[in-house]
Amino acid sequence: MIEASAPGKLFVAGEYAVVEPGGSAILVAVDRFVSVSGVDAEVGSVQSSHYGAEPRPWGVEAHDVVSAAIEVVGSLARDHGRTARPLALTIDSGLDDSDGSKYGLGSSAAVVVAIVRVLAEANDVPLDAQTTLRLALLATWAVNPAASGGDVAASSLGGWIRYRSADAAELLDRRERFGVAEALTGEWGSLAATPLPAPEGEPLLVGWTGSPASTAALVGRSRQGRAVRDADYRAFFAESDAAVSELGAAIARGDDDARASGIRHARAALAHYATLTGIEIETPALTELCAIAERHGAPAKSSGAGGGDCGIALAGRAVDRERLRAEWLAADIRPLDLRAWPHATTTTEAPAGVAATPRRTP
Ligand SMILES: Nc1ncnc2c1ncn2[C@@H]1O[C@H](COP(=O)(O)OP(=O)(O)O)[C@@H](O)[C@H]1O
Ligand SMILES: C[C@@](O)(CCOP(=O)(O)OP(=O)(O)O)CC(=O)O
Repeated sequence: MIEASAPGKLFVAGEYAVVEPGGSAILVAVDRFVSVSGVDAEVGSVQSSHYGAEPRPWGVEAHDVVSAAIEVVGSLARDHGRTARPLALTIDSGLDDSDGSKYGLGSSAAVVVAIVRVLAEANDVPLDAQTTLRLALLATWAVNPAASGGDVAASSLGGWIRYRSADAAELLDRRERFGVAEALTGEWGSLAATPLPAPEGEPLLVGWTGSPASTAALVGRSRQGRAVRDADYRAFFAESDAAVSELGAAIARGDDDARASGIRHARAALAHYATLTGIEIETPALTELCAIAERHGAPAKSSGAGGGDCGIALAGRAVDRERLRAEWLAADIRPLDLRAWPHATTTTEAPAGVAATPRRTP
C-alpha cells in the first residue's frame, strides 16, 4: 500500500490579485489533511465519501480534480515510456468538520497534491515539492483555469509561503502541444513558490463565520460584474502587491509591527477591490471578527475569497488569545483549532498517521 497526505491551507494576503498571472500572495498550510492510499488493482478506482458507497472507476467522464490528477500523472508516466499502474485509491478528507461544516481550507488542492504523490510514487516518478506543485497545477487548471494555484502551492510545500502565479492558459497550451513531461521542464514564467520562515510564537488565529458563496462564483463575478476601469484595477493590483511584499519581508525578518501593517494594508486593498467590483468580500461577521481581534491588538482580515468562511488574526505574544477566542465565540464566530503545519517547533516530524512524503507499507 502507498499512502500520502497533503495539508489544507489558508490565504494570509493577496487574494484576487493573485488570480492575475504574476500576482502575489502569502499562504500558510494548516494541520488538517487529505490522505490518500492506493493498492494495486486490476482496474483503477477511487473511493471517497464524495461518491457514495461504491468506488468510481478511473476514466469515468468526471470533470473533476480527482480525474484530472490521475490523468496528469498517467500522461507523465506514458511520457516516460511506462504504463500507469492501476490502483484502487481511497481518499479520506480531514478538512471538513465531523458535523459536516466546510471551512474552505482548500480541499481540492489537498486532494490533487495527495493523489499526485501516491501515483508518482507508484510509478517510480521521483517528485520534489516544486515538481509536485507543477503537476498539481496542471491538474487543477484542467478543471479550473481561473484558479491562482496559491492553495496548491501551500499544499505542496507546507509551511508559510510566498506565491506568485503563472499564466495558466500558456502552460495548458504547452501541455496540450508537447505533453506533460515537456510542460514540466523549462520556464514557468512568473511562477514562484518560496518558503517563508515560520513566525515565532505561532501567531495564527482562525475564526470561521459560516459557509460562503462558491469561490468560482465570486471570482467569476469579479471579472464579469461591474465594469472595472483598467486604471482602477491596476491601482488595486499594485496596492495588493505592495501589501504582500511588506508582509513577506516582515515575516522574513521577524518584524511584528511591519507584519501588522502588512495585514492591515492587505485588508484595505481587498476593501478597495470590493468597492470596485461590488463583491461583498468582508461580510458583517468578518468585520466583527476583525474588530474583536484589533481590540486585542491583533491585526486581522478575511482569508480567501470572503463572503463568509474564515478570517485570520496574527496574535503577537502580548495578545490574550483565550479572551479573544471567547469574544469571537460570543459573536457567533467559531474559533478553529488550527496551527500552521509543519509546526514551527517540530518541522521534521509529521503528526501520527500523516505521511508528508509518500510511504509504502507492505
Ligand atoms: N474527499 C474528497 N473526495 C473526492 N473529491 C474531493 C474531496 N474533497 C474535495 N474534492 C474535490 O475538490 C472539489 C472541491 O473544490 P472547491 O470547491 O474548490 O473546494 P475547496 O475550496 O475546499 O478547494 C470537489 O468538487 C471535488 O472535486
Ligand atoms: C479569490 C482567490 O484569490 C482566493 C480564493 O481563496 P479561497 O480559500 O476562498 O478558495 P477556495 O479554496 O476555493 O475556497 C481565488 C484564487 O486565488 O484562485
